[in-house]
Amino acid sequence: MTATQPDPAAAFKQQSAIQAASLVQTGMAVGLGTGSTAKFVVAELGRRIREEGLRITAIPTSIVTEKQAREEGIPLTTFGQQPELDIAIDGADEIEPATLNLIKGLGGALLWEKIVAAAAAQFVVVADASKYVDHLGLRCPLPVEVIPFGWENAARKLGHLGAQVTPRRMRDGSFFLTDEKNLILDCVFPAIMEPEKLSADLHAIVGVVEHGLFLHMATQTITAGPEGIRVLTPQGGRTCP
Ligand SMILES: O=C(CO)[C@H](O)[C@H](O)COP(=O)(O)O
Repeated sequence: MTATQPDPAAAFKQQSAIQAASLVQTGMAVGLGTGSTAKFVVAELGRRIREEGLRITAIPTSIVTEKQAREEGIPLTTFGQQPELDIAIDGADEIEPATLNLIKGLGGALLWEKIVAAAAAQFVVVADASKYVDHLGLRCPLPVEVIPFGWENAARKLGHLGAQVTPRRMRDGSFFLTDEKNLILDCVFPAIMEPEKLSADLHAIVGVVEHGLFLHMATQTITAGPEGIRVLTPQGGRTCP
């Protein structure tokens, strides 16, 4: 979404973000997500620090979010000082409501996002209601982060798994680089019916650092749309750290 194109879902993103930010309490260590919805979360936490005296520490999931958090006056910490987080709040590109499995990473921050989500006791996902899908892979490609060396071979192996693979590029044609200076391969799979198997297959490819399937990690999703705010929790609870 460019500055000249207003985001029609912005108000819904903000509603879900504000609701999620209300879960944060003084003393908590908080993971800060990346993307246009997470941006509203960071802004709301900044407001609560300034206006309500909220006291937290936070770990951002990208350099962009780190910059915003500093501008908002949110005290930052590291995993060296704070190995576990009380809560992480982040956006998503797809949400499968039956499982709360997600695709993340269209913003390119999936690696740090997954590390932060895995360290958090609560992983709360915020989004507008357009992010729901019946099955993962229906709405957007699956981003796969690979190291630059030999990326072509990783791409071929992803192709053997059934993906149409496109290396992500900047407008000028150069490769998009993540905060870890890796590449993102956007992989269009037919509907992903066996995400656990696909996750294992992806991790088995040498050169793949991480992928955007966030399986059994969300402890809650908060979405907003024309019908209001919807909060979902996983049936049977969370099964991953
Ligand atoms: O995974 C992400 C970034 O890597 C974002 O959380 C995801 O792309 C959703 O972004 P937005 O809130 O802008 O729709």
